[in-house]
Amino acid sequence: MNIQNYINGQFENPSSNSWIDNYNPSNGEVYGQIPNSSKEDVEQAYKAAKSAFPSWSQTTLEERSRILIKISELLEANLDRFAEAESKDNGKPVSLAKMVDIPRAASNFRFFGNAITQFASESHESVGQNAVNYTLRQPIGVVGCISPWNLPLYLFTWKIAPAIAAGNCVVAKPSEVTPMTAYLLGKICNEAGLPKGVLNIVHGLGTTTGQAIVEHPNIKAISFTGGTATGAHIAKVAAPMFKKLSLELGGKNPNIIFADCDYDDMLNTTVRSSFANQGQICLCGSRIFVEETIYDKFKADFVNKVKDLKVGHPSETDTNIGALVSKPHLEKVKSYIEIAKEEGATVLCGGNEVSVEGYENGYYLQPTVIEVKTDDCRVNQEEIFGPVVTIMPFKTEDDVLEMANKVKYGLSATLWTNNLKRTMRMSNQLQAGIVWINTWMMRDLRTPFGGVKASGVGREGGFEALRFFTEAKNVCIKY
Ligand SMILES: NC(=O)c1ccc[n+]([C@@H]2O[C@H](COP(=O)([O-])OP(=O)(O)OC[C@H]3O[C@@H](n4cnc5c(N)ncnc54)[C@H](O)[C@@H]3O)[C@@H](O)[C@H]2O)c1
Ligand SMILES: O=C/C=C/C=C(\O)C(=O)O
Repeated sequence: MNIQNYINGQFENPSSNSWIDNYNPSNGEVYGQIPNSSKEDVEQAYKAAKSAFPSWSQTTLEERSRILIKISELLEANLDRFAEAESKDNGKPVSLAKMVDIPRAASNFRFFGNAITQFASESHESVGQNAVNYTLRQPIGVVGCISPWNLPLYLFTWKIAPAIAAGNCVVAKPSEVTPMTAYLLGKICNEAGLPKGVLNIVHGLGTTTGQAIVEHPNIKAISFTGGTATGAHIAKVAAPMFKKLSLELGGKNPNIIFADCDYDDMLNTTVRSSFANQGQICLCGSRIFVEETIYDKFKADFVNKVKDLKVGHPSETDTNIGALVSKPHLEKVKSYIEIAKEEGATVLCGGNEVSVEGYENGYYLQPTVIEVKTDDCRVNQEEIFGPVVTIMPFKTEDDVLEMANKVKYGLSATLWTNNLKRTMRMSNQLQAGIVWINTWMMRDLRTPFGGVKASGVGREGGFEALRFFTEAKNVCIKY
């Protein structure tokens, strides 16, 4: 199935008529083509967005809210179709797409449809000077949204929904590896009555299409989620043009387990935080540190549970682990398992590709647990972004805190303990934008979301996102 760009409410072929193959990770076959869009296509999208802006930015908040909520309802009404498309494009179990990806994409629109009606700005009375200041929060104009392949529609809409809720018009690019649900979203936007040009979706490679969005002199803000190296490149291009930037980048998150935790809850959640979505979530706890008194027990129990996970075709209902997203990504993840062995670590389970009957060319890998001797090794320092976790014991709170913080990343951290004082001490000191205590990936869309250090700058979520997608203008009136 071929997909097209969505520009000015219309579906269009790329102007150069150049196309890219779209792969189905579950069987390794090409199942469609996507536009290999050029600078000209981005310019078309920009022009459509620019013409839509005067009217959209003046559309009442109630009307914007109504349209966003309508999009949300249409996504829910098409849940199965979207979940199947997401699973086919990405390799994730269809059950996961039905439970997480598509419902969350719908929630993103509903949440920001509601949030914009509650968004308010400040006023400051300059006491004794006969003056009052009020702050406007005006939409920026045309903004760019660029998203990755791991949670395709979920992360795409996490940017688009606040951008349009705040009155901007958007030029957006989903990952070229997983473009399908973004394409389907265009149809839903038309059905929901989103005015043409408010959202424009241009498909293509990062280095050409994505680059053209970032370089565009009149696209004034870029919201990007993806790899740290790409984020650094985007910052370099965008900074001299003084664009607003929100960068959600990689992670190498610690999962810290103390002996006093609720063991069964911790064990079940740790299996999820390690391998959900084939471990391809930036929030996955890929470095597991276990207090030494329960290390041997944990190691045995965890490995047993991981061995029970079923690697299989994404459409099978009993599949726990689907296919990795692409052949190059599979090769990258496998290369880290080799690196671990070279570094003297022990593969406790997994480590090999899986041949799924009938789908022998799919990109399947066993969930892999590696026991490392030290936190200084490459597998503990570099982002793998696949179904691979490491485990190692620790002695004291100070030791584990030091190791947890000794990576270049700082996205999230998970802590398992029932000790209140330790919880408070450690959550204050962990270098991360998000800390979960006795849970993982529990999301409240009002909370700030993002990382520190090489995990990015800026925060998404709630009013933080609406502030990002608006410019503050202070008006001072003397009376
Ligand atoms: N912090 C978060 O919230 C978060 C969430 C999901 C994924 N990630 C990170 O994303 C990475 C995996 O995703 P990926 O491989 O798709 O990342 P990526 O950086 O390769 O690509 C992300 C997006 O950027 C585009 N892109 C690439 N080069 C570009 C350029 N020069 N200019 C503009 N756009 C460009 C791509 O086409 C894609 O749409 C991992 O590192 C993961 O940690 C972070
Ligand atoms: O892979 C990264 C996951 C990002 C998740 C979110 O942005 C979110 O839950 O809002």
